[in-house]
Amino acid sequence: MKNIDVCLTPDLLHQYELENKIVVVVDILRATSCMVSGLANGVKEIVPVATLEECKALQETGYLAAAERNGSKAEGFDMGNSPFEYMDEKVQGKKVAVTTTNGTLAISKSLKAKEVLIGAFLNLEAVTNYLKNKEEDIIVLCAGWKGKFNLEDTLFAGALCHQLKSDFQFACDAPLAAEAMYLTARKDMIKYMEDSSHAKRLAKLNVKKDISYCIQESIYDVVPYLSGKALVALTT
Ligand SMILES: O=C(O)[C@H](CS(=O)(=O)O)OP(=O)(O)O
Ligand SMILES: [Mg+2]
Repeated sequence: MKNIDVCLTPDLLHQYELENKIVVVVDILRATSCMVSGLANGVKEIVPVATLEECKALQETGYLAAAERNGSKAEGFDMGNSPFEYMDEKVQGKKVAVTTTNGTLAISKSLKAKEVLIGAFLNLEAVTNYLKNKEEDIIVLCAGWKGKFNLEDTLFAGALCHQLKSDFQFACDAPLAAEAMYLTARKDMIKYMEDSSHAKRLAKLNVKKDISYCIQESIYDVVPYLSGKALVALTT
């Protein structure tokens, strides 16, 4: 039977073989929620880059540039890292270059995979449907926070493992633990996440509404996937 595994932070990714696998990158707060929202709301393509310099270089060639460090918009860029910015009229039909503290770094470490997909609660069902009949093994890569474990990405990993458990076997205890966390948390996701370090960081930045938005399940049917250097939308 095919396997599904969870890598709890990009710093552990060296333990995983990516070749011939599908990697689902997740950064619930907030990079992958932004990517799903943007592509579902008319953004043409999104180019994720690891550094501010790469993002600036793309801005100079005409991309709208979204850049975030430590939760805030970096100086000199067009957008930060709030999903609401990705739904603004000004980004419709545009190409966006993006760099964030954790999410785009995780994507840049996944490039050896056969396919790289973007997951978020917002497109949970669409990602599930896309993966269900795949023959390849899956790795859910949690972007985490600065190399460390975080709650929100692990909860999504657990949700996806739960959805796929009749088609994929759990490769080790990480999917099992993530699923158990999700099954407890889903009764009241906001409350469960209240104590998370990221919820506290975002509350300080006055963007609490981003959390309530990002934990909504399956409101979009797009699956962003990496085609060359750009994320584009696959509609299920
Ligand atoms: O903008 C975000 O929500 C985070 C900021 S931080 O790393 O938690 O300070 O970035 P992301 O890359 O989306 O995790
Ligand atoms: Mg994050």
